[in-house]
Amino acid sequence: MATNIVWHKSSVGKLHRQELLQQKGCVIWFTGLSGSGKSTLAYALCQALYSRGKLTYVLDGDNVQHGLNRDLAFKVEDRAENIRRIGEVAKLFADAGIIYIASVISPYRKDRDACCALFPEGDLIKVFMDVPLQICEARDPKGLYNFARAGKIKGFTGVDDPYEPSLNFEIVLPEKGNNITSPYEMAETVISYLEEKGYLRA
Ligand SMILES: Nc1ncnc2c1ncn2[C@@H]1O[C@H](COP(=O)(O)OS(=O)(=O)O)[C@@H](OP(=O)(O)O)[C@H]1O
Ligand SMILES: Nc1ncnc2c1ncn2[C@@H]1O[C@H](COP(=O)(O)OP(=O)(O)O)[C@@H](O)[C@H]1O
Repeated sequence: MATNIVWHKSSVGKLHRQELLQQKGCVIWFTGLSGSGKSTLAYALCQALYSRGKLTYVLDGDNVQHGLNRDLAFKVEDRAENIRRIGEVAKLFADAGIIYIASVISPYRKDRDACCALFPEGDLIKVFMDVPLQICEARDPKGLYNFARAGKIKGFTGVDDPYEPSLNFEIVLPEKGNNITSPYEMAETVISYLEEKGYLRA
């Protein structure tokens, strides 16, 4: 643990940056099984917000495993550290005034809750991709469920490692009661939420 550390304050703060960008820094956190459509929706949202002149940054679980988190695997404690680091990075981006879009399985409730606790109330918006395991498994674009069922990957989420849903997701997609399942339309649902909560203006 580092000691004798003093926070250095800047004369240009989050409010100044938000004024410049005409938006509020926040985090959209897509969580759900592998194959549930997190990445597809994350990039559809990024594109839709870009078209509206809003600055976002997508951080995909798969991508951070190539750099920042390449020392981590999928043991319980590694996933906890993966999520903790992504949460801390999210905090920096949100402080920069950016709409940060995380796309990570983040299967354990405790780890997601710990990330939420890093932010002022409401600034981390958890979006649960509520897609049944059978559908994710049928999609299996990377063949990972196949490997997991064959015992070639141990501790695969949904197969032999749990996904723990929460009761307090801000958004659940696809929404019950309508037929909106395309990534582009679901991105609009998220944008409506951001508009309603005031994140798309300074
Ligand atoms: N054991 C195991 N369980 C789940 N997923 C696995 C595993 N091994 C590799 N993969 C691939 O890694 C991607 C998940 O990375 P995440 O950072 O989202 O995982 S986690 O939040 O730390 O659980 C995940 O990507 P997505 O399919 O995009 O979700 C998988 O491709
Ligand atoms: N809304 C959707 N409807 C149907 N198929 C989808 C949808 N979103 C993604 N897919 C498909 O499902 C597979 C997994 O999507 P992906 O975004 O990689 O999921 P995740 O990031 O959760 O692993 C891909 O083949 C993708 O084309």
